[in-house]
Amino acid sequence: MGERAIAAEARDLVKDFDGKRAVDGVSLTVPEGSITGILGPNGAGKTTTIRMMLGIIEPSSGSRSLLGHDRPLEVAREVGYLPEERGLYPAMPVAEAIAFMGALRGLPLKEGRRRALELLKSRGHEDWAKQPIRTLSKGMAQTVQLLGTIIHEPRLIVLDEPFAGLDAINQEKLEQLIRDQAAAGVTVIFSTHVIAHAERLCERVAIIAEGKAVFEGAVDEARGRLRPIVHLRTRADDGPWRAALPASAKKLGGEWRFELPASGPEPLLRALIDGDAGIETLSIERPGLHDAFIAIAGEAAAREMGHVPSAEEAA
Ligand SMILES: Nc1ncnc2c1ncn2[C@@H]1O[C@H](COP(=O)(O)OP(=O)(O)OP(=O)(O)O)[C@@H](O)[C@H]1O
Repeated sequence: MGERAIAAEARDLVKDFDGKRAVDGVSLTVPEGSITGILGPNGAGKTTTIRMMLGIIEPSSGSRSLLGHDRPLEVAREVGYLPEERGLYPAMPVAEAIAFMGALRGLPLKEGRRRALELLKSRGHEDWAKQPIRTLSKGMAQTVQLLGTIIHEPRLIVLDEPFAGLDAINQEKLEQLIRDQAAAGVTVIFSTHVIAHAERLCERVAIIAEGKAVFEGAVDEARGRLRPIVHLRTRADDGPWRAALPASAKKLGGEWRFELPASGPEPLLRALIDGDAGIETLSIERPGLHDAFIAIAGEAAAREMGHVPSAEEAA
């Protein structure tokens, strides 16, 4: 990772609850200004890992550092945290609730109120400012809580399942907020069981399954663990070119699908052309994080994350 400063680091974090191991040796490196995802199915240990990193609970063993401190609570004012359980005072007006969350992290209330109005205005929500929390929809309340998470302009924000409960439009807005924060130099860590969010946003991911980090590193590296996939349609059904396809090639709905052989695309193309396969369509695709996740974390974890194999995959 060269010269890049590290904003957060976990080393071999372990947490036992009443003799049951919830987190079993998770390590994580979060470069400053990066967006890092913690991926895993429900109950994998994401929340427990986050709580240990923030210093909300103590690890059974292992260590962590946050913004250069071994005692994370010392830097609490520079951290924004959106917990999984979201709670706001129902009677509080929106702008007041946002300012209040900032005050908990050391921001003077007056400045918090000013910033809250500004933040709401910049998002076209100035009409929310005086509304009591109880009159908001769930998605609106979550947006308010998010604004409260960044109101004190933290250097690091940690969001536990921030996309859960948001509709597609608000999920997109949240993705943009996360990108804007990172572009401004803020480090972002978020947990999710939806791979697509991590794929679109993250530079690095930790994949957690049953308390263990089965992968930790760059998204590109996770994807790079799998070979590209070839999709091919030919006019000829058979011919000498078939020998160039790997034994594992499958024909699904008239289309061949197989991993690109280690020899690369050129010998394959030559065999198809010389063998008069009659190429109708041909694409070579890099696997997505989703496929990498299945390969790394296994089918069981993928199923728990709500992935239902398509008929083609199941074939
Ligand atoms: N305070 C606690 N006491 C006992 N067990 C706990 C406690 N907190 C978490 N666990 C257990 O630890 C395991 C990991 O839970 P954790 O909440 O960290 O998972 P998660 O990946 O965040 O999943 P989810 O998204 O469902 O919250 C679960 O089996 C959970 O029941």
